[in-house]
Amino acid sequence: MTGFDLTDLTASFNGKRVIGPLSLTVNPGDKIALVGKSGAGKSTLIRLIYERINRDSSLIPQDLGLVNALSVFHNVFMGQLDKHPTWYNTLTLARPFAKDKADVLSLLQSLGITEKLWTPAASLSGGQRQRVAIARSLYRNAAVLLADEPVSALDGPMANSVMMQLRDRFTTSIIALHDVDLALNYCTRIVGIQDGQVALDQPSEHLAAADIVSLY
Ligand SMILES: Nc1ncnc2c1ncn2[C@@H]1O[C@H](COP(=O)(O)OP(=O)(O)OP(=O)(O)O)[C@@H](O)[C@H]1O
Repeated sequence: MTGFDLTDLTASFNGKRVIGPLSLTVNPGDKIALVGKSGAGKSTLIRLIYERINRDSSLIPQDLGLVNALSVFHNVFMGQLDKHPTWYNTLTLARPFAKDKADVLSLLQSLGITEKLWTPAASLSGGQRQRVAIARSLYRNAAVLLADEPVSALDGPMANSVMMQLRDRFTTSIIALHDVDLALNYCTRIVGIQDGQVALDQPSEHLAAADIVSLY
């Protein structure tokens, strides 16, 4: 499933509607950037979409969802927990298999953190933690990526490198992004969220940064 129809998505907190009703058709191959000011509803929308498509996607939530007590290897390995039997996962906790180590290491290499393979997530910097969550999503290898500000803690060159990897590795993606230039450079479609509704939905090639500013 790389394309899907999202219909009548709604979310409320304390009786106040913050999303929708909102409908969005996601076509196979779409690389969607969700943009909009802080509080517009982007994270809530990513969560609603994840609830709809769940297992078929790789998720990078804003809080990253790492297990602090576990090593980088094990946090990345979690991307495929549901693809192995329980005995395999239990053994891996104590003594990882060589093939899995090699696969995780090669992902960490592309993200510049190979030396952290056995470091507990609790001891990582913010940017390193973000790269572990990115590696976990790549390791999961789903066709669809859902990501909430996945490069917010990375420097410019690393942010660009990661955006390129995400673009190339996932068939379809929906990424909440504050950085309008990254959105225009690495996504094919810009969906602007304002007060929980779609206020803009255009191919990136038809837009310039100035066209998106009105959402803020
Ligand atoms: N757990 C919650 N309880 C109450 N209100 C919430 C909760 N989560 C989000 N909200 C409210 O829902 C609205 C949308 O929040 P959301 O986090 O989706 O926005 P966002 O566009 O992702 O913002 P940001 O860019 O700052 O991450 C905001 O008004 C926020 O205050």
